[in-house]
Amino acid sequence: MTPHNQARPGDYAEAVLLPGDPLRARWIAETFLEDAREVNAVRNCLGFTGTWNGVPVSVQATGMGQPSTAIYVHELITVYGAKTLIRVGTCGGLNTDVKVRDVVIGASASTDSTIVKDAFGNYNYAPAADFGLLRAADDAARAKGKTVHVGGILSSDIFYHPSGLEAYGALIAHGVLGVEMEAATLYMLAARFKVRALAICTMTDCLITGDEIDATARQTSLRDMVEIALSVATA
Ligand SMILES: O=P(O)(O)O[C@H]1O[C@H](CO)[C@@H](O)[C@H]1O
Ligand SMILES: O=c1cc[nH]c(=O)[nH]1
Repeated sequence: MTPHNQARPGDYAEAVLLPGDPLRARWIAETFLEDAREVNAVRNCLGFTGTWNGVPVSVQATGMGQPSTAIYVHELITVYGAKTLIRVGTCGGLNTDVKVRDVVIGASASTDSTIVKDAFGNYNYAPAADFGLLRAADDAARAKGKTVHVGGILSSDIFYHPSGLEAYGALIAHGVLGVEMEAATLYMLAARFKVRALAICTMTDCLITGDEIDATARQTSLRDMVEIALSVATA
């Protein structure tokens, strides 16, 4: 047990999917997992463990942002023995080639977060995905016929940036595909503790065109991403 998690050692599988939203964690458990049981409800940051195609897998909400994510990821690895952590999130689009409902896989995650910056002194650390998971997720997405984009994403601490789209100008110019709020810290912690991590996101709102998925279509649009993540996590 930890201050944020009531689960006992052994309650989580080695493979854990990480949505930001606790209700998405419940939806994933109820929709995709067999014999799913709730293992954490502290702060309503829900966690579940079950099986997918006979292989144990867990899903744990991270909440929004890197400070919250850092707590759950640190504890999942150091207390509960997680070895493969796959974020299943939403992101805003920063590239007009990326359409709403497309899957974006973060090969790397730039960030404004002091959690990452402060850990490396003078260096600009480059948080990166596990290559094996990245390649497997790209293969799985293409096999499903899903439009997938692999490249750099931004993990920002700011959702409502006072400068709007202008804030991302240099990143857009350097090919960053989308913005979310968790992957960079996930990648850094995975590297620190020598486990595997990947962030798969569904683009829900394009910051350039204003296109977006409406609230009701949001959940069903996430099915492909979750199936890709489950197939990679349990391989
Ligand atoms: O849909 P999730 O996984 O929460 O991810 C995105 O949505 C939240 C912001 O609305 C942030 O957590 C961001 O990363
Ligand atoms: O962090 C996020 C997630 C979805 N859409 C955004 O614009 N930002």
